[in-house]
Amino acid sequence: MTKSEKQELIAQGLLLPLMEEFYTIQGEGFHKGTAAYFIRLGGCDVGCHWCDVKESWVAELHPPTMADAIVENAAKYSNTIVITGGEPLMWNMKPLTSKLKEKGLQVHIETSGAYELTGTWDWICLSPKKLKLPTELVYEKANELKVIVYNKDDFKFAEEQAAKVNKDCILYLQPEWSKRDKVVPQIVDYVMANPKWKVSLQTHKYLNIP
Ligand SMILES: C[S@@+](CC[C@H](N)C(=O)[O-])C[C@H]1O[C@@H](n2cnc3c(N)ncnc32)[C@H](O)[C@@H]1O
Ligand SMILES: Nc1nc2[nH]cc(C(=O)O)c2c(=O)[nH]1
Ligand code: SF4
Ligand SMILES: [Mg+2]
Repeated sequence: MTKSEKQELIAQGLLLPLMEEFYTIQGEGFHKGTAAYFIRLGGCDVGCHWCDVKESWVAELHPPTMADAIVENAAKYSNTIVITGGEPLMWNMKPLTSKLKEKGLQVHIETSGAYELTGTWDWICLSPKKLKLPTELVYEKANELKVIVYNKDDFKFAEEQAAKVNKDCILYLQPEWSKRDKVVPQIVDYVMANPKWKVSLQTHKYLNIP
């Protein structure tokens, strides 16, 4: 394959930088506790200083993989597939998600929403970031809003983001992992005072699973 042929397939979403894939339990948010096969795509330029997968950021470090091959493999493991990254919406998600839907699978995304929403999704987890705000469409389509709390300013950001999502969107506050001892008590008080919010924890980290 020539370099330009490769670039064309990437632009079409037929070739994707695949960092890792693993069968585990969804640890976070609404579907926590549910077995799911995770597909982690490389590439992200949002730059969260506390990101727990910085190794994903440089897309070129991850092997370009055909969407067809990703789907054939994933279908062997689970009925629920979570597409994450990196930032999966840096890529055209239409072919990957259409092929997963053709297999009858439930297709979920973990996204910052910072790039155009492409693809067909059964569940959209929007985790907005101040550094690169979500696009309008993803606020309309999000099924859950999951705001990471690193410090007290994040409660204000969470309310600003909650004002932008659709009325059915479920609202979560999730402690940033390294600050969890400090922010968990703040989140607990906040959720009791503002019960439209729920707590989300990274339960996989407590379970010592991927
Ligand atoms: C690694 S990101 C990949 C998907 C997408 N880039 C995003 O940020 O939503 C997956 C999820 O982990 C969250 N996350 C990343 N680092 C975290 C940390 N240190 N503590 C808590 N949550 C974190 C993100 O906010 C997001 O909800
Ligand atoms: N078990 C497990 N659950 C998760 N939920 C969201 C994750 C992510 O990194 O996108 C994640 C992850 O990395 N592992
Ligand atoms: S947007 Fe997601 S992958 Fe990108 S730096 Fe932030 S947490 Fe990490
Ligand atoms: Mg993770």
